[in-house]
Amino acid sequence: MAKKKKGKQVRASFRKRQNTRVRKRDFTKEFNEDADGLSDQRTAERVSGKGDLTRKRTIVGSDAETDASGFEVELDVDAADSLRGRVLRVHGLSSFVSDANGKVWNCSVRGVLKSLSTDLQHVVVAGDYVTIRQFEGSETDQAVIVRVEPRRNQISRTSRKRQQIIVSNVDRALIVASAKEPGLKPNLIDRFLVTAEQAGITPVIVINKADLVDTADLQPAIGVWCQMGYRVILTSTITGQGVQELRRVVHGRDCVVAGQSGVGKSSILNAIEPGLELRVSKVSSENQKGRHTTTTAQLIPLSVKPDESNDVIGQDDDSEGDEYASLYRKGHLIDTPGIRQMQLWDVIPEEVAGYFRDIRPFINECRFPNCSHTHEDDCAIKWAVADGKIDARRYESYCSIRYGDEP
Ligand SMILES: Nc1nc2c(ncn2[C@@H]2O[C@H](COP(=O)(O)OP(=O)(O)OP(=O)(O)O)[C@@H](O)[C@H]2O)c(=O)[nH]1
Ligand SMILES: [Zn+2]
Repeated sequence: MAKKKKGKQVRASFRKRQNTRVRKRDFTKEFNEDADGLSDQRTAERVSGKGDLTRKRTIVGSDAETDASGFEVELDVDAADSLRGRVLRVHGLSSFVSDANGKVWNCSVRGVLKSLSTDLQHVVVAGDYVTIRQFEGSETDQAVIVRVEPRRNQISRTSRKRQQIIVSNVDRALIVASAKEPGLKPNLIDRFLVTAEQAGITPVIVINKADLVDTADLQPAIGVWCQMGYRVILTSTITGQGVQELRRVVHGRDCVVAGQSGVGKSSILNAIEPGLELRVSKVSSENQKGRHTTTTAQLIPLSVKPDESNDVIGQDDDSEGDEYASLYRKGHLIDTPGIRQMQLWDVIPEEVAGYFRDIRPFINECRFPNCSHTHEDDCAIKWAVADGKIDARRYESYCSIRYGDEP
Protein backbone atom coordinates (compact mmCIF):
# COMPACT_ATOMS: atom_id res chain seq x y z
CA MET A 1 0.00 0.00 0.00
CA ALA A 2 1.31 3.44 -0.91
CA LYS A 3 2.31 6.00 1.72
CA LYS A 4 -0.39 8.41 2.52
CA LYS A 5 -0.41 12.03 3.65
CA LYS A 6 -3.73 12.91 5.12
CA GLY A 7 -5.80 15.85 4.09
CA LYS A 8 -3.77 17.15 1.14
CA GLN A 9 -5.66 18.45 -1.85
CA VAL A 10 -4.69 16.78 -5.10
CA ARG A 11 -5.89 16.89 -8.66
CA ALA A 12 -6.91 13.43 -9.69
CA SER A 13 -7.65 11.81 -13.01
CA PHE A 14 -10.50 9.40 -12.93
CA ARG A 15 -10.64 6.58 -15.35
CA LYS A 16 -13.74 5.94 -17.26
CA ARG A 17 -14.76 2.91 -15.30
CA GLN A 18 -14.93 5.02 -12.18
CA ASN A 19 -17.23 7.51 -13.83
CA THR A 20 -20.76 7.39 -12.72
CA ARG A 21 -22.87 6.04 -15.51
CA VAL A 22 -26.12 7.87 -15.76
CA ARG A 23 -29.12 5.62 -16.01
CA LYS A 24 -31.73 6.85 -18.38
CA ARG A 25 -34.68 5.75 -16.37
CA ASP A 26 -37.13 7.39 -14.10
CA PHE A 27 -35.40 6.32 -11.00
CA THR A 28 -32.43 8.49 -11.92
CA LYS A 29 -34.69 11.44 -11.44
CA GLU A 30 -35.92 10.13 -8.16
CA PHE A 31 -32.39 9.45 -7.07
CA ASN A 32 -31.23 12.97 -7.99
CA GLU A 33 -34.03 14.50 -6.03
CA ASP A 34 -32.76 12.81 -2.92
CA ALA A 35 -32.55 15.56 -0.37
CA ASP A 36 -29.44 14.82 1.64
CA GLY A 37 -26.78 16.21 -0.65
CA LEU A 38 -25.68 12.94 -2.13
CA SER A 39 -26.95 14.00 -5.51
CA ASP A 40 -25.10 17.32 -5.25
CA GLN A 41 -21.90 15.53 -4.62
CA ARG A 42 -22.51 13.26 -7.57
CA THR A 43 -23.34 16.05 -10.00
CA ALA A 44 -20.40 18.12 -8.88
CA GLU A 45 -18.15 15.28 -9.86
CA ARG A 46 -19.26 15.39 -13.44
CA VAL A 47 -17.21 18.32 -14.57
CA SER A 48 -15.93 17.50 -18.01
CA GLY A 49 -18.84 16.28 -20.00
CA LYS A 50 -20.12 12.85 -20.75
CA GLY A 51 -17.98 10.16 -22.24
CA ASP A 52 -14.55 11.57 -21.46
CA LEU A 53 -11.97 8.95 -20.78
CA THR A 54 -10.52 10.84 -17.86
CA ARG A 55 -11.65 13.78 -15.87
CA LYS A 56 -10.01 15.91 -13.26
CA ARG A 57 -11.40 16.64 -9.92
CA THR A 58 -9.93 18.14 -6.78
CA ILE A 59 -10.24 15.78 -3.90
CA VAL A 60 -8.80 15.43 -0.48
CA GLY A 61 -6.56 12.46 -0.53
CA SER A 62 -3.02 11.57 -1.38
CA ASP A 63 -0.96 10.69 -4.40
CA ALA A 64 -0.30 7.02 -4.60
CA GLU A 65 1.50 4.73 -6.94
CA THR A 66 -0.80 3.10 -9.44
CA ASP A 67 -1.48 -0.33 -8.05
CA ALA A 68 -2.85 -3.45 -9.62
CA SER A 69 -6.36 -2.13 -9.44
CA GLY A 70 -5.42 0.88 -11.57
CA PHE A 71 -6.15 3.56 -9.00
CA GLU A 72 -3.84 6.54 -9.21
CA VAL A 73 -5.04 8.11 -6.05
CA GLU A 74 -5.89 6.71 -2.71
CA LEU A 75 -8.97 8.52 -1.58
CA ASP A 76 -9.64 9.68 1.92
CA VAL A 77 -12.94 7.97 2.17
CA ASP A 78 -14.54 10.50 4.48
CA ALA A 79 -13.69 13.31 2.07
CA ALA A 80 -14.16 11.83 -1.35
CA ASP A 81 -16.81 9.82 0.23
CA SER A 82 -17.56 7.00 -2.14
CA LEU A 83 -15.96 3.81 -3.38
CA ARG A 84 -16.77 1.21 -5.95
CA GLY A 85 -17.12 -2.32 -4.68
CA ARG A 86 -18.43 -5.79 -5.28
CA VAL A 87 -21.08 -7.47 -3.19
CA LEU A 88 -19.67 -10.77 -1.93
CA ARG A 89 -22.77 -11.88 -0.09
CA VAL A 90 -25.99 -10.60 1.36
CA HIS A 91 -27.16 -11.74 4.73
CA GLY A 92 -30.41 -10.30 6.03
CA LEU A 93 -30.06 -6.53 5.97
CA SER A 94 -26.28 -6.60 5.66
CA SER A 95 -24.43 -6.69 2.37
CA PHE A 96 -20.75 -7.50 2.54
CA VAL A 97 -18.92 -5.47 -0.07
CA SER A 98 -15.30 -5.83 -1.10
CA ASP A 99 -13.55 -2.70 -2.35
CA ALA A 100 -10.74 -2.74 -4.89
CA ASN A 101 -8.16 -3.14 -2.14
CA GLY A 102 -9.90 -6.20 -0.80
CA LYS A 103 -11.29 -4.54 2.32
CA VAL A 104 -14.72 -5.91 3.17
CA TRP A 105 -17.40 -3.41 4.24
CA ASN A 106 -20.56 -4.23 6.12
CA CYS A 107 -23.18 -2.23 4.26
CA SER A 108 -26.78 -1.32 4.60
CA VAL A 109 -28.79 -0.22 1.60
CA ARG A 110 -29.74 3.38 1.07
CA GLY A 111 -33.43 4.03 1.59
CA VAL A 112 -34.02 5.52 -1.83
CA LEU A 113 -32.65 2.38 -3.47
CA LYS A 114 -34.98 0.20 -1.46
CA SER A 115 -37.94 2.21 -2.65
CA LEU A 116 -36.97 1.36 -6.21
CA SER A 117 -37.48 -2.28 -5.56
CA THR A 118 -40.87 -2.97 -7.02
CA ASP A 119 -40.91 -6.56 -8.17
CA LEU A 120 -37.63 -7.71 -6.70
CA GLN A 121 -37.27 -9.08 -3.23
CA HIS A 122 -33.74 -7.79 -2.87
CA VAL A 123 -32.33 -4.62 -4.37
CA VAL A 124 -28.80 -5.77 -3.81
CA VAL A 125 -27.58 -9.30 -4.53
CA ALA A 126 -24.26 -11.11 -4.40
CA GLY A 127 -22.25 -10.23 -7.49
CA ASP A 128 -23.53 -6.68 -7.83
CA TYR A 129 -21.13 -3.85 -8.51
CA VAL A 130 -22.01 -0.99 -6.19
CA THR A 131 -20.93 2.40 -4.96
CA ILE A 132 -20.64 2.66 -1.21
CA ARG A 133 -20.25 5.56 1.17
CA GLN A 134 -18.92 5.38 4.67
CA PHE A 135 -21.26 6.24 7.50
CA GLU A 136 -20.10 9.35 9.31
CA GLY A 137 -18.81 8.62 12.76
CA SER A 138 -19.60 4.94 12.63
CA GLU A 139 -17.44 1.86 12.94
CA THR A 140 -14.76 1.74 10.29
CA ASP A 141 -16.20 -1.13 8.32
CA GLN A 142 -19.73 0.27 8.19
CA ALA A 143 -20.96 1.82 4.97
CA VAL A 144 -24.05 2.36 2.92
CA ILE A 145 -24.72 1.27 -0.63
CA VAL A 146 -25.80 4.33 -2.58
CA ARG A 147 -25.86 2.92 -6.08
CA VAL A 148 -26.18 -0.45 -7.78
CA GLU A 149 -24.76 -0.70 -11.29
CA PRO A 150 -26.83 -2.25 -14.05
CA ARG A 151 -26.41 -6.04 -14.07
CA ARG A 152 -24.76 -7.80 -16.99
CA ASN A 153 -26.67 -11.00 -16.25
CA GLN A 154 -28.25 -12.76 -13.35
CA ILE A 155 -29.28 -16.14 -12.10
CA SER A 156 -32.77 -16.01 -10.78
CA ARG A 157 -35.70 -18.10 -9.84
CA THR A 158 -39.31 -17.38 -9.10
CA SER A 159 -40.41 -17.74 -5.55
CA ARG A 160 -43.93 -16.94 -4.40
CA LYS A 161 -44.58 -15.32 -7.77
CA ARG A 162 -41.74 -12.87 -7.34
CA GLN A 163 -38.46 -12.98 -9.10
CA GLN A 164 -35.62 -13.74 -6.80
CA ILE A 165 -32.12 -13.06 -8.03
CA ILE A 166 -29.56 -15.44 -6.59
CA VAL A 167 -26.43 -13.87 -8.03
CA SER A 168 -25.47 -11.36 -10.72
CA ASN A 169 -22.61 -10.58 -13.11
CA VAL A 170 -21.41 -14.14 -13.58
CA ASP A 171 -18.87 -14.85 -16.33
CA ARG A 172 -18.90 -18.61 -16.60
CA ALA A 173 -20.80 -21.69 -15.62
CA LEU A 174 -18.62 -24.77 -15.22
CA ILE A 175 -20.90 -27.66 -16.05
CA VAL A 176 -19.19 -30.62 -14.44
CA ALA A 177 -19.96 -34.19 -15.46
CA SER A 178 -17.99 -37.40 -15.18
CA ALA A 179 -17.04 -39.89 -17.86
CA LYS A 180 -17.74 -42.81 -15.53
CA GLU A 181 -18.98 -43.41 -11.97
CA PRO A 182 -21.50 -41.88 -12.57
CA GLY A 183 -21.50 -42.33 -16.34
CA LEU A 184 -21.86 -39.46 -18.76
CA LYS A 185 -25.44 -38.16 -19.09
CA PRO A 186 -25.42 -35.95 -22.17
CA ASN A 187 -29.08 -35.02 -21.71
CA LEU A 188 -28.35 -33.63 -18.27
CA ILE A 189 -25.53 -31.55 -19.71
CA ASP A 190 -27.91 -30.24 -22.37
CA ARG A 191 -30.27 -29.20 -19.61
CA PHE A 192 -27.51 -27.29 -17.85
CA LEU A 193 -26.56 -25.68 -21.16
CA VAL A 194 -30.10 -24.39 -21.57
CA THR A 195 -30.11 -22.81 -18.12
CA ALA A 196 -26.76 -21.16 -18.75
CA GLU A 197 -27.91 -19.85 -22.14
CA GLN A 198 -31.06 -18.52 -20.56
CA ALA A 199 -29.09 -16.62 -17.94
CA GLY A 200 -26.64 -15.31 -20.54
CA ILE A 201 -23.66 -16.98 -18.90
CA THR A 202 -20.94 -18.68 -20.96
CA PRO A 203 -21.01 -22.41 -20.19
CA VAL A 204 -17.89 -24.56 -20.15
CA ILE A 205 -18.40 -28.33 -20.16
CA VAL A 206 -16.00 -30.18 -17.89
CA ILE A 207 -15.92 -33.96 -18.23
CA ASN A 208 -14.05 -35.32 -15.24
CA LYS A 209 -12.66 -38.78 -14.42
CA ALA A 210 -11.17 -39.01 -17.90
CA ASP A 211 -8.70 -41.49 -16.42
CA LEU A 212 -11.43 -44.11 -16.12
CA VAL A 213 -12.36 -44.39 -19.80
CA ASP A 214 -11.01 -44.48 -23.30
CA THR A 215 -11.84 -40.91 -24.22
CA ALA A 216 -12.42 -41.89 -27.85
CA ASP A 217 -15.73 -43.29 -26.64
CA LEU A 218 -16.81 -39.81 -25.57
CA GLN A 219 -16.07 -38.17 -28.91
CA PRO A 220 -19.52 -38.47 -30.53
CA ALA A 221 -21.19 -36.48 -27.74
CA ILE A 222 -18.28 -34.06 -27.34
CA GLY A 223 -18.14 -33.46 -31.09
CA VAL A 224 -21.73 -32.24 -31.19
CA TRP A 225 -21.14 -29.71 -28.41
CA CYS A 226 -17.87 -28.49 -29.91
CA GLN A 227 -19.55 -27.95 -33.26
CA MET A 228 -22.00 -25.61 -31.58
CA GLY A 229 -19.11 -23.62 -30.15
CA TYR A 230 -19.14 -24.92 -26.61
CA ARG A 231 -15.82 -25.43 -24.92
CA VAL A 232 -15.32 -28.95 -23.59
CA ILE A 233 -12.48 -29.80 -21.21
CA LEU A 234 -11.59 -33.36 -20.28
CA THR A 235 -10.15 -33.53 -16.79
CA SER A 236 -8.82 -35.96 -14.26
CA THR A 237 -8.03 -34.90 -10.75
CA ILE A 238 -5.94 -38.05 -10.48
CA THR A 239 -3.64 -37.60 -13.48
CA GLY A 240 -3.95 -33.80 -13.55
CA GLN A 241 -5.22 -33.84 -17.12
CA GLY A 242 -6.97 -30.60 -18.08
CA VAL A 243 -6.42 -28.95 -14.70
CA GLN A 244 -4.15 -26.23 -16.04
CA GLU A 245 -6.66 -25.41 -18.76
CA LEU A 246 -9.37 -25.22 -16.14
CA ARG A 247 -7.32 -22.78 -14.09
CA ARG A 248 -7.03 -20.59 -17.14
CA VAL A 249 -10.77 -20.72 -17.67
CA VAL A 250 -11.63 -19.60 -14.15
CA HIS A 251 -8.78 -17.16 -13.59
CA GLY A 252 -9.93 -13.56 -13.38
CA ARG A 253 -13.54 -14.56 -13.84
CA ASP A 254 -16.56 -15.21 -11.71
CA CYS A 255 -17.68 -18.78 -12.14
CA VAL A 256 -20.49 -20.90 -10.87
CA VAL A 257 -19.97 -24.65 -10.62
CA ALA A 258 -22.83 -27.02 -11.40
CA GLY A 259 -23.16 -30.76 -11.72
CA GLN A 260 -24.73 -33.80 -10.15
CA SER A 261 -23.44 -35.40 -7.00
CA GLY A 262 -20.29 -37.49 -7.18
CA VAL A 263 -18.91 -36.22 -10.48
CA GLY A 264 -15.98 -34.64 -8.68
CA LYS A 265 -16.85 -30.96 -8.23
CA SER A 266 -15.11 -30.73 -4.87
CA SER A 267 -12.08 -32.59 -6.19
CA ILE A 268 -11.92 -30.20 -9.13
CA LEU A 269 -12.09 -27.14 -6.90
CA ASN A 270 -9.22 -28.52 -4.88
CA ALA A 271 -7.25 -29.25 -8.03
CA ILE A 272 -7.77 -25.69 -9.27
CA GLU A 273 -6.68 -24.27 -5.95
CA PRO A 274 -5.83 -26.34 -2.88
CA GLY A 275 -8.03 -25.30 0.04
CA LEU A 276 -10.74 -23.84 -2.16
CA GLU A 277 -13.12 -26.71 -1.61
CA LEU A 278 -12.79 -26.26 2.14
CA ARG A 279 -13.73 -22.60 1.87
CA VAL A 280 -16.69 -23.53 -0.29
CA SER A 281 -17.98 -26.20 2.06
CA LYS A 282 -17.61 -23.85 5.03
CA VAL A 283 -19.85 -21.37 3.23
CA SER A 284 -22.32 -24.08 2.31
CA SER A 285 -22.66 -25.21 5.89
CA GLU A 286 -23.10 -21.61 7.05
CA ASN A 287 -25.83 -21.34 4.46
CA GLN A 288 -27.68 -24.22 6.05
CA LYS A 289 -28.31 -22.06 9.08
CA GLY A 290 -30.80 -19.23 9.22
CA ARG A 291 -33.76 -18.54 7.06
CA HIS A 292 -32.02 -16.84 4.15
CA THR A 293 -30.51 -20.18 3.30
CA THR A 294 -31.83 -21.25 -0.06
CA THR A 295 -31.05 -18.08 -1.93
CA THR A 296 -27.80 -16.87 -0.47
CA ALA A 297 -24.87 -17.14 -2.76
CA GLN A 298 -21.35 -16.16 -1.88
CA LEU A 299 -18.45 -15.03 -4.01
CA ILE A 300 -15.31 -16.82 -2.85
CA PRO A 301 -12.13 -15.12 -4.03
CA LEU A 302 -9.69 -17.22 -6.04
CA SER A 303 -6.09 -16.59 -5.12
CA VAL A 304 -3.91 -18.74 -7.35
CA LYS A 305 -2.64 -17.49 -10.67
CA PRO A 306 -2.32 -20.18 -13.33
CA ASP A 307 1.22 -21.08 -14.23
CA GLU A 308 1.11 -19.92 -17.81
CA SER A 309 4.42 -21.49 -18.76
CA ASN A 310 2.91 -24.94 -18.40
CA ASP A 311 -0.13 -24.03 -20.31
CA VAL A 312 -0.91 -25.99 -23.41
CA ILE A 313 -3.87 -24.10 -24.76
CA GLY A 314 -3.88 -20.96 -26.87
CA GLN A 315 -4.96 -17.49 -25.90
CA ASP A 316 -8.43 -17.27 -24.52
CA ASP A 317 -10.53 -15.61 -27.15
CA ASP A 318 -13.33 -14.69 -24.82
CA SER A 319 -12.75 -11.23 -23.42
CA GLU A 320 -16.10 -10.59 -21.80
CA GLY A 321 -15.97 -9.37 -18.25
CA ASP A 322 -12.46 -8.01 -18.61
CA GLU A 323 -13.44 -4.49 -17.60
CA TYR A 324 -14.53 -5.89 -14.28
CA ALA A 325 -11.85 -8.51 -14.03
CA SER A 326 -9.21 -5.79 -14.05
CA LEU A 327 -10.57 -4.54 -10.76
CA TYR A 328 -10.81 -7.95 -9.15
CA ARG A 329 -8.12 -9.76 -11.00
CA LYS A 330 -8.19 -13.26 -9.69
CA GLY A 331 -11.89 -13.89 -9.97
CA HIS A 332 -14.37 -15.65 -7.74
CA LEU A 333 -16.04 -18.93 -7.38
CA ILE A 334 -19.72 -18.73 -6.64
CA ASP A 335 -21.46 -21.44 -4.76
CA THR A 336 -24.91 -22.17 -3.53
CA PRO A 337 -26.95 -25.38 -3.49
CA GLY A 338 -29.42 -23.79 -5.91
CA ILE A 339 -26.68 -23.20 -8.44
CA ARG A 340 -25.07 -26.59 -8.02
CA GLN A 341 -28.20 -28.37 -9.13
CA MET A 342 -29.25 -25.70 -11.60
CA GLN A 343 -32.80 -26.93 -11.24
CA LEU A 344 -34.14 -23.76 -9.79
CA TRP A 345 -33.18 -21.57 -12.68
CA ASP A 346 -36.12 -20.25 -14.62
CA VAL A 347 -36.76 -21.50 -18.12
CA ILE A 348 -40.14 -21.07 -19.78
CA PRO A 349 -41.14 -24.08 -21.97
CA GLU A 350 -41.90 -21.93 -25.03
CA GLU A 351 -38.40 -20.49 -24.88
CA VAL A 352 -36.50 -23.76 -24.65
CA ALA A 353 -35.91 -24.21 -28.41
CA GLY A 354 -34.35 -20.75 -28.60
CA TYR A 355 -31.71 -21.82 -26.09
CA PHE A 356 -30.63 -24.80 -28.20
CA ARG A 357 -27.94 -23.34 -30.44
CA ASP A 358 -28.41 -26.13 -33.00
CA ILE A 359 -32.21 -25.94 -33.07
CA ARG A 360 -32.56 -22.16 -33.02
CA PRO A 361 -31.66 -21.53 -36.71
CA PHE A 362 -34.63 -23.63 -37.91
CA ILE A 363 -37.35 -22.22 -35.68
CA ASN A 364 -38.63 -19.60 -38.10
CA GLU A 365 -39.20 -22.18 -40.80
CA CYS A 366 -41.88 -24.03 -38.86
CA ARG A 367 -45.39 -23.62 -40.19
CA PHE A 368 -46.92 -22.61 -36.88
CA PRO A 369 -45.39 -19.68 -35.05
CA ASN A 370 -46.17 -21.36 -31.74
CA CYS A 371 -44.84 -24.75 -32.88
CA SER A 372 -43.70 -26.91 -29.99
CA HIS A 373 -41.59 -28.98 -32.44
CA THR A 374 -42.99 -32.20 -31.05
CA HIS A 375 -46.41 -33.29 -32.37
CA GLU A 376 -46.90 -30.77 -35.21
CA ASP A 377 -46.69 -31.64 -38.89
CA ASP A 378 -44.71 -29.24 -41.03
CA CYS A 379 -42.14 -28.72 -38.31
CA ALA A 380 -38.76 -27.59 -39.60
CA ILE A 381 -37.00 -28.94 -36.56
CA LYS A 382 -38.38 -32.45 -37.06
CA TRP A 383 -37.33 -32.32 -40.71
CA ALA A 384 -33.87 -31.18 -39.73
CA VAL A 385 -33.58 -34.12 -37.32
CA ALA A 386 -34.72 -36.52 -40.06
CA ASP A 387 -32.13 -35.02 -42.44
CA GLY A 388 -29.37 -35.38 -39.86
CA LYS A 389 -28.93 -31.60 -39.58
CA ILE A 390 -29.82 -31.70 -35.91
CA ASP A 391 -28.37 -34.45 -33.75
CA ALA A 392 -31.14 -36.90 -32.75
CA ARG A 393 -29.89 -37.10 -29.18
CA ARG A 394 -30.00 -33.32 -28.83
CA TYR A 395 -33.56 -33.35 -30.10
CA GLU A 396 -34.44 -35.93 -27.44
CA SER A 397 -32.99 -33.60 -24.82
CA TYR A 398 -35.09 -30.80 -26.22
CA CYS A 399 -38.30 -32.84 -25.96
CA SER A 400 -37.65 -33.90 -22.39
CA ILE A 401 -36.88 -30.35 -21.26
CA ARG A 402 -39.84 -28.95 -23.21
CA TYR A 403 -42.19 -31.24 -21.34
CA GLY A 404 -40.53 -30.76 -17.97
CA ASP A 405 -39.51 -34.39 -17.55
CA GLU A 406 -37.32 -35.15 -14.60
CA PRO A 407 -33.70 -35.49 -15.71
N1 LIG B 1 -11.05 -41.85 -11.02
C1 LIG B 1 -11.31 -40.61 -10.65
N2 LIG B 1 -12.03 -40.38 -9.53
C2 LIG B 1 -12.29 -39.10 -9.18
C3 LIG B 1 -11.84 -38.00 -9.97
N3 LIG B 1 -12.28 -36.85 -9.38
C4 LIG B 1 -12.97 -37.22 -8.28
N4 LIG B 1 -12.98 -38.57 -8.14
C5 LIG B 1 -13.65 -39.34 -7.08
O1 LIG B 1 -15.06 -39.18 -7.23
C6 LIG B 1 -15.71 -39.19 -5.96
C7 LIG B 1 -16.61 -37.97 -5.82
O2 LIG B 1 -15.81 -36.78 -5.84
P1 LIG B 1 -16.29 -35.41 -5.18
O3 LIG B 1 -15.25 -34.40 -5.50
O4 LIG B 1 -16.66 -35.61 -3.76
O5 LIG B 1 -17.62 -35.15 -6.02
P2 LIG B 1 -18.69 -33.96 -5.88
O6 LIG B 1 -19.17 -33.68 -7.26
O7 LIG B 1 -18.10 -32.83 -5.13
O8 LIG B 1 -19.82 -34.63 -5.07
P3 LIG B 1 -20.96 -33.95 -4.17
O9 LIG B 1 -20.24 -33.27 -3.05
O10 LIG B 1 -21.80 -35.10 -3.72
O11 LIG B 1 -21.71 -33.01 -5.06
C8 LIG B 1 -14.58 -39.23 -4.93
O12 LIG B 1 -14.47 -40.55 -4.50
C9 LIG B 1 -13.36 -38.81 -5.71
O13 LIG B 1 -12.17 -39.38 -5.19
C10 LIG B 1 -11.08 -38.29 -11.14
O14 LIG B 1 -10.66 -37.40 -11.91
N5 LIG B 1 -10.86 -39.60 -11.44
ZN1 LIG C 1 -41.50 -26.84 -35.17
